[in-house]
Amino acid sequence: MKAMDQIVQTIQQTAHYVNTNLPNHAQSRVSVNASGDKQTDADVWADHLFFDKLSALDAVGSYVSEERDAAIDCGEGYVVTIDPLDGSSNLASNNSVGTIVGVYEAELPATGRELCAAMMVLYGPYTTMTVARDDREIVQEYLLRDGFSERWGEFSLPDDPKVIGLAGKKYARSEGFNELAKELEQHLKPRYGGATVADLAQVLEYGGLFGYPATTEYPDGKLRVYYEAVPLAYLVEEIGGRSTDGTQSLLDVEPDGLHARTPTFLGNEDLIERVEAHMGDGS
Ligand SMILES: O=P(O)(O)OC[C@H]1O[C@](O)(COP(=O)(O)O)[C@@H](O)[C@@H]1O
Ligand SMILES: [Mg+2]
Ligand SMILES: [Mg+2]
Repeated sequence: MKAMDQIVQTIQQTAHYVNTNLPNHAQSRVSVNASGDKQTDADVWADHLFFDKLSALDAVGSYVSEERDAAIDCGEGYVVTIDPLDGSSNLASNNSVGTIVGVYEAELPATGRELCAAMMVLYGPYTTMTVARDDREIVQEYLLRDGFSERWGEFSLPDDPKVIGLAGKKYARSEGFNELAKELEQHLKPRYGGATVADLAQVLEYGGLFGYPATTEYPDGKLRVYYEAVPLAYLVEEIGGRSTDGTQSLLDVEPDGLHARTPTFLGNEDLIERVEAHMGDGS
């Protein structure tokens, strides 16, 4: 089996197991992970599951997780970056969570231009997995159920954007950004639920903009370059959308460390251009 097929299949199978057993981890204790973020038992549980399965593959040479301080050497092969459980703070309130995976051909540090695949799993009312790969023309969505992964559809971003999901408390965001948000929210329906994967799925389905800007709490934005921002940017750009940190595509961001963060905007081209036009004048 092709190396990339091994990785995709392993993520699908492990995601099935996560989906089935997540309820056992809903009431999770909270501690702190490598990037100083809240870490739940469920985060650690999911990280161990994906590590056990992925590190056993010949295709995987390095396992790099949001939940671990350092990269784990697994021999020859691709570098796999992973957010085992995205939006884990949503578990306690029984809201959607996800898993995000990036596959790099080059050793880290690397920009998103070295990605050759990215995947996102959404554990919502049902479980889906969206896969973008260099060696495939289309971005494929799978429905994961009863241990099987059915091809469910091809992704393309709707031209006419409908929704917007912007993070951050207003007092903690720049005045300029709040002005932009006010303008954009005139015509777009608010859709923000606190898990990047779930909020981005709204944008992928209906068109629009998802953004986690720099705030006084997170001066570099909250989302991690290797585990969230860049793999999702790869996916969005593969289906005709765009990404930005405010000035450039997220795929050109040069990360300063394994747990580097970046302001993150993902969505339709015209909305990303408005973000850049606004941020470009330093507001
Ligand atoms: O609570 P906030 O500040 O709105 O942040 C929500 C963001 O934090 C995250 O939960 C961080 O991800 P993790 O749960 O993987 O740490 C994102 O999924 C989400 O977009
Ligand atoms: Mg996350
Ligand atoms: Mg996480």
